[in-house]
Amino acid sequence: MILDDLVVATKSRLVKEKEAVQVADLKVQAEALPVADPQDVYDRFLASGIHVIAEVKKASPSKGVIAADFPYQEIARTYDQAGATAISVLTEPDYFLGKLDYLAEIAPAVTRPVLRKDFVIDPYMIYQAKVAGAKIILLIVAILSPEDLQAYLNLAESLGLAVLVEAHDEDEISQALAVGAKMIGVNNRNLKDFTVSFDNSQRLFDLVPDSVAFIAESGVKKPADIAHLQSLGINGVLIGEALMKAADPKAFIEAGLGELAHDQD
Ligand SMILES: O=P(O)(O)OC[C@@H](O)[C@@H](O)c1c[nH]c2ccccc12
Repeated sequence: MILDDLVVATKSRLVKEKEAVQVADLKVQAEALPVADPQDVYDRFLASGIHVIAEVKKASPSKGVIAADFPYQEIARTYDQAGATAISVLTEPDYFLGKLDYLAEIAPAVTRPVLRKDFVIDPYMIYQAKVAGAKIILLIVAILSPEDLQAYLNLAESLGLAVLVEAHDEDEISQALAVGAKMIGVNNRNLKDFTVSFDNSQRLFDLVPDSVAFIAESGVKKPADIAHLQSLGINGVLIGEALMKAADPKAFIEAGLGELAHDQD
């Protein structure tokens, strides 16, 4: 399955990167930076209403190149102005054509916390995220042992990074809760066959306590989908492709958030 391929690719990339970088220096650099309380990020998502994590993504394994023209900073600024609660930046190079440099350039140019979207399998990647200016990282339950999941979550939070823990089924939700995840994402895209269904979010939502932010990831095609997901009671949605392809991403986000205001009337 695709996740296995991604882990293999990430491992070989790390070997090369670590030859070029002094990992000990990176750690010192990361630890010298100011430490925010990650709870502040969690609280933003727990605040009433629906929250959008808008994703900067050039390509994906399921869709190939999404944005041939890729003015990443401008895209991120548009998301920022449209009222996204956080901005996700793909940094995985082989399958998503991402770069950590994109994140490093976007982070100082926006007001919202930036999420490093990658396949974190080594503490080195967490230090890198911190130094690049990320405020949130993704940890995927399916590719980590319970021990590593716990260790990486603790490490990230000790550096002041919030953690979005991605889970796919009941068992992974339990694992996420067991390590103390405060923000859980459920991917609506099945990574075995790439089919998308909101049923997964709907089914798993009930297993997550109210004090933990619940994010539905992938497959949002139109603003009305945001309203639908919101009606399930979830806290946030992570949207990539539809925003990258939208003629007017600002209007897309505003319409999604606006339908909320309308629903609440
Ligand atoms: O482009 P979409 O269907 O809106 O999906 C965004 C996001 O959820 C997706 O990119 C994603 C979800 N989990 C991931 C893990 C790694 C890489 C990417 C992802």
